[in-house]
Amino acid sequence: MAVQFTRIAVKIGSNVLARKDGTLDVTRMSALVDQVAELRKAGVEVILISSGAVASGRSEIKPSKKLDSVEQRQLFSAVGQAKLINRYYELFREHGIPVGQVLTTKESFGTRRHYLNQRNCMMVMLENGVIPIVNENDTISVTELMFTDNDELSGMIASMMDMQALIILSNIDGIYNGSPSTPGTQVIREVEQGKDLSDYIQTEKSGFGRGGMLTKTTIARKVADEGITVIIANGKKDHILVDLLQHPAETVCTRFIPAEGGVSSVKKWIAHSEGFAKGELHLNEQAVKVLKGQKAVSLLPVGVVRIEGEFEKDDIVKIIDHRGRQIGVGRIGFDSAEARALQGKHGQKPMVHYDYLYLD
Ligand SMILES: Nc1ncnc2c1ncn2[C@@H]1O[C@H](COP(=O)(O)OP(=O)(O)O)[C@@H](O)[C@H]1O
Ligand SMILES: N[C@@H](CCC(=O)OP(=O)(O)O)C(=O)O
Repeated sequence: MAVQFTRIAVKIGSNVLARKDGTLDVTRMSALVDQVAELRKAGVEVILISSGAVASGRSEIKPSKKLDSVEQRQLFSAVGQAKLINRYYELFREHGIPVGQVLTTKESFGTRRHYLNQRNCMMVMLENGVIPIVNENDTISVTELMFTDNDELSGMIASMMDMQALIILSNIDGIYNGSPSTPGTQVIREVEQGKDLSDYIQTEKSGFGRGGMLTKTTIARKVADEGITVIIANGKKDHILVDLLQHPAETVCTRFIPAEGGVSSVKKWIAHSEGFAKGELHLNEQAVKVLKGQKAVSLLPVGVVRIEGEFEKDDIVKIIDHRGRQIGVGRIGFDSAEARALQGKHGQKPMVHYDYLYLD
């Protein structure tokens, strides 16, 4: 079988795995596992990011008293994740493929050390023929430091693991150019770089999902900007995964065209680290112009007019333009006291070296 990619991350959304009544759709799961097995035989390396813990736990437990949303998530995911991974384990075993569970939190991407640790863990799994099945550790990750949803998590994994493509499977054929339920709207087949889709996206979400199409689009754009093809497709359709790789032109989906040229591993980490930013560097207009120019340059203290927040050397900071808009993130070379002492000065070492600077 000739396939378009040989290293892919596949995100399976809650709605793909849950039936209308919230129970786990094992038939669908089994069909997807068969397809992954087929791709593996064709030499494709796969990482799965699978939702469905909360959805599959919900039908198992009837809480004895009314629970708030955090308690519900913790209880259902604790029970549901065990059930989910057990199903995957059994289904993949029929194909003789070992799988391993990776439960992560947003914090585990916060420092470079933690990031590389996770990367190594998944590398060693792949090298040994084990398919990593990743999900957020919903039981222990509560509120502020949660992933928006598993779309965000899948973007971070695809980027961290240098995948060629990220396939986001939902319960819809792709992004429609209007409300999907309105007659006459169609799936947008290709999204070029820089195309704004916000007018098309409705805030509605499907039954069991968390983030909706808006987060999918934001994540897809960011990941495609790092040189990775992102595909949004319907995981409920038979044979979809194999079709996407074998017959890309004929298979309905939304495809984000990747940027050309690779992005370094450090820059990829920084690109997804905005949530951990400890401070802000506000720039003058000239500095913004230089940074946005064709040449790769570092951010020098002379272009910084204001510094917000307290941070240590090597923390992540947001880069803010002269109009107050965030234009990127970077790893700072000084702590906040040193940085304040240097701001506006000529002839100093970079505040953010080019290698650690990610501009939107
Ligand atoms: N323009 C659009 N095109 C496609 N889907 C859209 C659009 N706007 C909103 N949506 C909604 O986004 C939903 C998919 O997102 P989500 O509920 O997060 O699914 P998942 O659980 O698979 O991550 C669709 O079922 C649809 O209701
Ligand atoms: N980690 C959760 C998934 C939450 C989530 O964001 O799901 P999805 O809407 O598929 O992106 C679970 O396994 O239930």
